[in-house]
Amino acid sequence: MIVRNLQEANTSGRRIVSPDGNWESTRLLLKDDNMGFSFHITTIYTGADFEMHYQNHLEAVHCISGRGEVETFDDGKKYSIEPGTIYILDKHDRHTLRAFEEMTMACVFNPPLNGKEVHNAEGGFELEAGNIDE
Ligand SMILES: CC(=O)NCC[C@H](N)C(=O)O
Repeated sequence: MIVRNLQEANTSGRRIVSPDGNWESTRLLLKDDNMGFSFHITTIYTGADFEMHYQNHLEAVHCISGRGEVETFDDGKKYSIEPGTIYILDKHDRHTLRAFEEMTMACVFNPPLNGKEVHNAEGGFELEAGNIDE
């Protein structure tokens, strides 16, 4: 069994701050753990409004706290996000995420992230990013 603690992970190499200023994410479970998925606690900063397109990954995102919306690019539909909402990018959906107040999200990725990923120009993650240093 593996046991980790968010506060401890926040002070190690598991906390990644996005250079675009939109989010930070603490990656509690990663590819090296051999579970077939990764699990992150992500903070989306207030006022963030940015596009993502995870061409190499599937992602599910559950809102723990805060408020915002997600808009799917192909059909322009907007979905409110509040505590308890989950959105599931089952079709590699290109989307825009907006945080009206700071949001804390639990995120699962398949395939799992290596640890150091930040978004590329399309708002996705490459598959060959580096591992964390702890
Ligand atoms: C909600 C979302 O996809 N935010 C971007 C960061 C990502 N969740 C991550 O954990 O790296």
